[in-house]
Amino acid sequence: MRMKSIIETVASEMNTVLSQVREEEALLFSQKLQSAKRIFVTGEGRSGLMGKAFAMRMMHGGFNVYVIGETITPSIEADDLLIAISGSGSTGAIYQFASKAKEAGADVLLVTTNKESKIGSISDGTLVIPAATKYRRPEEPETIQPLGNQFDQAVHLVLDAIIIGTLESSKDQPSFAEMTKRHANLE
Ligand SMILES: O=C([C@H](O)CO)[C@H](O)[C@H](O)COP(=O)(O)O
Repeated sequence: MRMKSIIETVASEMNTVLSQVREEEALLFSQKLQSAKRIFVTGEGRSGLMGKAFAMRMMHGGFNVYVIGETITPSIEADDLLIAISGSGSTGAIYQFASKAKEAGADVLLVTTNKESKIGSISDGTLVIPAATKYRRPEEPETIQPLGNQFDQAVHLVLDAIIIGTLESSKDQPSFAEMTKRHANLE
């Protein structure tokens, strides 16, 4: 089995995708995180899993953050921020959530490969991850990986990097010990 070469190709694909993420979009994303009253995160399937990982680390960082679909998630309001993660930018449920969030007066930021997508067209900003999705549009990069792996992996790494940058620039930057203390102790 050629496992080593697969691992190296996945790492190389990530390097290519990550190097094309625009710094100004990442900075805007970070500013929006800092100015939002509360942060809500949504995404279907693996995009949603990346969203949950992001929300957890934001909670450790001291942010007021919720995941859409959880029973304790409250209603969204003006001054709140919805982070929608959708590789295609066209998933129906995420479009509905983004529309309703806009109606409630919240800001919507889309993490996607496609700025011109349906969800992109109603969002207040986009963070473009120029990766392959399950739709294999002609403009998407080559990949050896199935469906939207390349997008999901890149989202995870880019959002983790944005959290680090956001916490570093915060005047109340939490220590490693403070972040660890917030981690669930019933596990
Ligand atoms: O779970 C997914 C699929 O496995 C592709 O990797 C997607 O994240 C899910 O289908 C949602 O699609 P997008 O909204 O286009 O991210």
